Amino acid sequence: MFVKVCGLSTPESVREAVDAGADAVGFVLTASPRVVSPSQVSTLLADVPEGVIAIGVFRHEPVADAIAIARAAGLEWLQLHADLTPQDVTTVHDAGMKLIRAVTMAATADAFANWGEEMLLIDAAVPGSGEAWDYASMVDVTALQDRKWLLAGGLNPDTVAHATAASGAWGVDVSSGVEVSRGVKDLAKIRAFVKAAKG
Ligand SMILES: O=C(O)c1ccccc1NCC(=O)[C@H](O)[C@H](O)COP(=O)(O)O
Repeated sequence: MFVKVCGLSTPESVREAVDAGADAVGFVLTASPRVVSPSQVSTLLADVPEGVIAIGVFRHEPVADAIAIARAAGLEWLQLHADLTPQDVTTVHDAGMKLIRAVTMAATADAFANWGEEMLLIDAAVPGSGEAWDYASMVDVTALQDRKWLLAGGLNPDTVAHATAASGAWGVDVSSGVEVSRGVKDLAKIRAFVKAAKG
């Protein structure tokens, strides 16, 4: 099970996620209680070893702006929460970067199709809100079979195992469910989440 821990903003939380066995860490570079600056990300990357994917998270920014900001931060992966087109995926790849394309659970069938992105993220209506949804509604979506897709939205250490079993997700992404308050990560919850997700 691929595990991404998102919304990290301190060296301690990055180290905890990495040490617990997270496969990816996310840095929010858009308006959010979890926002970090590109220069903060550059510093935090010192605690991300090779083999762990570091991802810049954006919402509604033009794709070219997200690419420029991520590049300034030293990131090679983008997570874009926006109304994208297949051409946007090509734009990211032409920039030499990799993409997690985020859609909501209410997306149309076309949005679940494979546009060539490295991973698809299926999230609640409002990203980073901690809002859970009916994860089992994804289990019969044929476009997701054999795909690298991440489940997100309201997951926590107590729910993640059941949620992945119910949805058939390839991986998971969490932020609110490993926090003590909005934007403040709880190190013990990070560890517990990764352990529960990986079984
Ligand atoms: O975290 C935010 O505030 C945020 C703002 C704008 C775009 C994306 C954002 N976060 C993305 C994530 O943290 C995860 O991909 C996911 O939405 C986590 O959801 P949850 O575990 O429900 O907080």
